[in-house]
Amino acid sequence: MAESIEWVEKYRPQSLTDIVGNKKSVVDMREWAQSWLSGTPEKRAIILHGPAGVGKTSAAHALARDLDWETIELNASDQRTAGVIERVAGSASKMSSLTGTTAKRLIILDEADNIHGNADRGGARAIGGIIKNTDQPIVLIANDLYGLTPSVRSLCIELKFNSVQGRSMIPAMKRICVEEKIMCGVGVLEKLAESAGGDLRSAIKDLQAVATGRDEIHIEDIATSERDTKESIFKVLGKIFKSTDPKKALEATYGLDETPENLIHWIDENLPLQYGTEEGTQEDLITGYEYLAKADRYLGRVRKRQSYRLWRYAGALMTCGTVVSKTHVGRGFTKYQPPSFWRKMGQLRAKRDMRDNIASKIADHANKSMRYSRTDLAHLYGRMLEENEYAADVTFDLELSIDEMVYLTGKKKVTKDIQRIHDLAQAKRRSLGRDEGKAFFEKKPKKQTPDKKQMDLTQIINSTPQEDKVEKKETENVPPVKKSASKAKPQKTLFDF
Ligand SMILES: Nc1ncnc2c1ncn2[C@@H]1O[C@H](COP(=O)(O)OP(=O)(O)OP(=O)(O)O)[C@@H](O)[C@H]1O
Repeated sequence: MAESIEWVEKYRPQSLTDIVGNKKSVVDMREWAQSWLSGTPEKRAIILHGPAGVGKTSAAHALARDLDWETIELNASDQRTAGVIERVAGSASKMSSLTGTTAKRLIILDEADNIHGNADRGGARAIGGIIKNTDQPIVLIANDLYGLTPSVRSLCIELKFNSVQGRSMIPAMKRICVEEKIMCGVGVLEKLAESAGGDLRSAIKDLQAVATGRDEIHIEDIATSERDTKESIFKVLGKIFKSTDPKKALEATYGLDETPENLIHWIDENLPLQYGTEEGTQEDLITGYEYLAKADRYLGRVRKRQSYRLWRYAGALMTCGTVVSKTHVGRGFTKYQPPSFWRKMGQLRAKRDMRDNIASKIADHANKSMRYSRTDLAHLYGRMLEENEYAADVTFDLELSIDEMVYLTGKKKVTKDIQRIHDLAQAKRRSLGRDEGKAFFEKKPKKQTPDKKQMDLTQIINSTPQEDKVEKKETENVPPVKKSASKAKPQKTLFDF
């Protein structure tokens, strides 16, 4: 019978030999680690990148375990400002290991592509500095390779972890079933592997979910449990909106895999769809929202005091409150919607990520701070993309994707001009025999005399309004560049939202 400990943790690979799939990257990891045993390798860090749940974090820890290395991990939940990264990883990268001078200490930076959020505080920049000087091996883990700054990438060996193939997942799941004494019917593991879409963590989680409370699993169990999870929230909403019994509605939420924080968004989104469509139900709608407001106050207290016991009051207010606020029960069919709030948050997050990505590229290109690049330089680069003379070079130098070009120019969609410029940059990349990821790093070193076009670009950048004092300090060591006579007027930047 299944127990409550998470199988993904219980069966986390202990050695690199336990990692399923991605053999080439695993071999390369091992070789890189070996090179540390005979001195300091040219590339002191590796980036393990690829989709979620394919074994990147496990591989990093397994490598350390295989070699008897200590690990120091900084993950996304830690405050990863430049100061913290330097303090934790920086000092670790210099200190001799606690267990003796020869053993290494593996520094693992999880979700390294998410350090952009902290980029203004120099997180990404600090990593570059640490990698250059470290005498301890560093592993960066990222879902999106391009979420790392080009300068950091140029210092690392990039190792891709691909989705795990279904047929490779099956033996791993079989081993778990044997350990857990679960009998599996024909096609069960194949079906779980297939629906996991290459994410072995999901497959194992699904296996545990379906095996909970069973000694045997059959293919019908999977079909039912799939339907259960998909239907549950809609079923519960039906009970809340259609039933007149508050107790039943509340009980229905107990089996739901949603927190009250999420449930309130579902009710909020669908309350007007349900009560607003019926004649004379406006009062119901108002009373319903009054209950939701009360529930929300409790959720606020939970957040503030971290007192999760209050969830039960919030849950009761939002479900029972919605039930008792209706004066008559609607009969018709209502198509419930997922909360639009989530969609908007997702869009906003994507927009912010893109903004930070672009700002990071500009910061590297212009050798300026992230903040200055975002607030003052971005619109200039956007304008350069509209100047035939510079557009293709800027696109090439910054490795801009077509979406980033659309964003930077403030256009709503890909125009013919954007497409043409993007194609020109690609052609230049091909003619120089560079793949996309390498173009930027192979630029001329900064001290060389810039060519005419580079001079022009730098002049335009330096003709922007003065940076504030902090920014100036950061760029004190940058060689002075002649100011252009025509000063660009300050204007609202594309990034001001
Ligand atoms: N290739 C694999 N070999 C063996 N087990 C794996 C593999 N991939 C995932 N798993 C299982 O899934 C769990 C999660 O894997 P892991 O945290 O290493 O994934 P990840 O690629 O780092 O994901 P994320 O990007 O979300 O952090 C592991 O504890 C293990 O049980």
